[in-house]
Amino acid sequence: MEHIGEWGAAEAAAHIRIPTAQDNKYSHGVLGVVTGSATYPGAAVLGVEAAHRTGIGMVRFLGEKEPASMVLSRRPETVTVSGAVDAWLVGSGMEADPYFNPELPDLARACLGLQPILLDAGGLALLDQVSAPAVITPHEGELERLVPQGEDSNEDWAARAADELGVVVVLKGHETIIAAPEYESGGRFITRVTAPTTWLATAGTGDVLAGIIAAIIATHSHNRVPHLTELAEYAATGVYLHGQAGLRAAQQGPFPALELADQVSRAVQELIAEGSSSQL
Ligand SMILES: NC(=O)C1=CN([C@@H]2O[C@H](COP(=O)(O)OP(=O)(O)OC[C@H]3O[C@@H](n4cnc5c(N)ncnc54)[C@H](O)[C@@H]3O)[C@@H](O)[C@H]2O)[C@@H](O)CC1
Ligand SMILES: Nc1ncnc2c1ncn2[C@@H]1O[C@H](COP(=O)(O)OP(=O)(O)O)[C@@H](O)[C@H]1O
Repeated sequence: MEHIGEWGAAEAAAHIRIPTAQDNKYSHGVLGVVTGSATYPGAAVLGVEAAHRTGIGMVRFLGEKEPASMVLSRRPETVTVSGAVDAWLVGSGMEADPYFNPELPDLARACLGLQPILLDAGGLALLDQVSAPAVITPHEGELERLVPQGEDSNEDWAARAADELGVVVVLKGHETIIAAPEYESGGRFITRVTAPTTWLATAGTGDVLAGIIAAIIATHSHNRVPHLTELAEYAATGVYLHGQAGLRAAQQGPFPALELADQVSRAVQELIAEGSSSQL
């Protein structure tokens, strides 16, 4: 197992794609989002807000009507028409069961593509339908349902789950483990991010994380499909940014998740500034 320790600012800064003079809203990455439900419309708002603030060419929201109208009232920049997509975010605040989710055709379309996909919350139930490279973002309760922990440490558990499921596993917690499946040469990408503030332990911060990671993936996926180790690097970068946004939000005391999403722009900006000063 390749232990590369903590994923920090230097590693994260190297994985932020800044738009160039030649870029446009398509080439800088289009993220397709199928999240939220009548039960949890807020999860869609949180993920979309975080994606916009991570830096992305376009967010297409293709989920149910109720979350769509809430997303549009918060973020009119969001496009709600089907079209080209470079990566998908599916499942935050959703029921994957077709009985509860009449929008499943959209979900199925999302899963059948070649584009990389992030599955969160209800989206985890769609894992066996996905053939594209995938990232999953379970908390301990969700991973236990997919792959029981047994006697493993969290690190070994995440690594074993990545191998069994064939996807990048982001096992969330105070210390978040990011593991890719072992590759043919016997190596493995595995890293961790320790949260810089425990005020992140609130409802909705996982929905924000999913939006950040999926946006980073989309910016690197225009006209190319990243391999699983690359997806793990983008996921670790997203977890790092999430922690940094939390640290900034916590300067004013405890914060609700939407304020965490608000701080993502600042965290990205400061990471870019740090990255360029370390190259001088
Ligand atoms: N404002 C919103 O719309 C929000 C929507 N949310 C959505 O609510 C749905 C249910 O989310 P839940 O996380 O409650 O999922 P679940 O109801 O699937 O899991 C919660 C269960 O797992 C157990 N568990 C074990 N370890 C845990 C851990 N480390 N963290 C959390 N629970 C753990 C809990 O005791 C509980 O029984 C998801 O679709 C999620 O996206 C939440 O993100 C909260 C905010
Ligand atoms: N004690 C903690 N300290 C720091 N971060 C935490 C702690 N507990 C949970 N988190 C983070 O908060 C987020 C919670 O995500 P999740 O459990 O999916 O909640 P939700 O579904 O309500 O958004 C994850 O990013 C996780 O890493």
